[in-house]
Amino acid sequence: IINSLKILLKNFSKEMLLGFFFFFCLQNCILLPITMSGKSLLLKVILLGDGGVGKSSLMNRYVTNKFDSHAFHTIGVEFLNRDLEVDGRFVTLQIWDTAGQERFKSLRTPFYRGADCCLLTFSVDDHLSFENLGNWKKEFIYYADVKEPEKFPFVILGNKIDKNERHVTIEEAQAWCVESGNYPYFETSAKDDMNVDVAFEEAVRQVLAVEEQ
Ligand SMILES: Nc1nc2c(ncn2[C@@H]2O[C@H](COP(=O)(O)OP(=O)(O)OP(=O)(O)O)[C@@H](O)[C@H]2O)c(=O)[nH]1
Ligand SMILES: [Mg+2]
Repeated sequence: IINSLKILLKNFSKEMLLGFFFFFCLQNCILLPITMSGKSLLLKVILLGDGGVGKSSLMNRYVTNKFDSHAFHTIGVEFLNRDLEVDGRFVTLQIWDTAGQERFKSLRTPFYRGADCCLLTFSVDDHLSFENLGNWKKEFIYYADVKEPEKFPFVILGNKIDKNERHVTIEEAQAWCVESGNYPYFETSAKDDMNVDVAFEEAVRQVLAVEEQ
């Protein structure tokens, strides 16, 4: 074997060795980084908020573009995936929709761990759901075991803006977001498909920004 290898090496011309060297550089320094950057990133985002604020409706609007005006309360958790491109990055967004009703607390909290972003949701026609945002944030930080809560990306959604009756003003909601950590705030309607895409895209941007830091 050694003799055959010696013969083979003797027969290799300089040009062939140079060719191999260039092929190696092309493969590892140029092609590999390009294919790696095109690889899709899996991000887990979680929707939290009181029962009935429209978390499942937002997820279904975003992933399936459908709205059900007689949606049932969620029991435990459900998730759906959607692929998207944000600022040139390919991302698979794994959206975890949780049950907001208190009686399902023990079924939803085990799924908080590993979330990259948390979407705290309330309904603009329900002031109590807005007042509860702080409790949802605390519950998430505790059960997800977030090490640096001040750096964690939260996005706040005020849903059901299509409704005529409003009990939370935009100023009130924005003030809470600024005070609580300068969180991005979006007013959405799962029913009329308003601001749903931009809200989820912002969640991705927030995660990518933290990742870059
Ligand atoms: N008008 C209006 N109704 C909405 C909107 N989003 C959801 N709803 C309705 O509000 C009700 C509750 O919506 P869900 O999406 O089930 O609420 P949820 O937050 O998932 O509730 P839980 O699963 O119990 O935590 C349903 O009857 C929906 O049709 C919206 O943007 N506008
Ligand atoms: Mg639900």
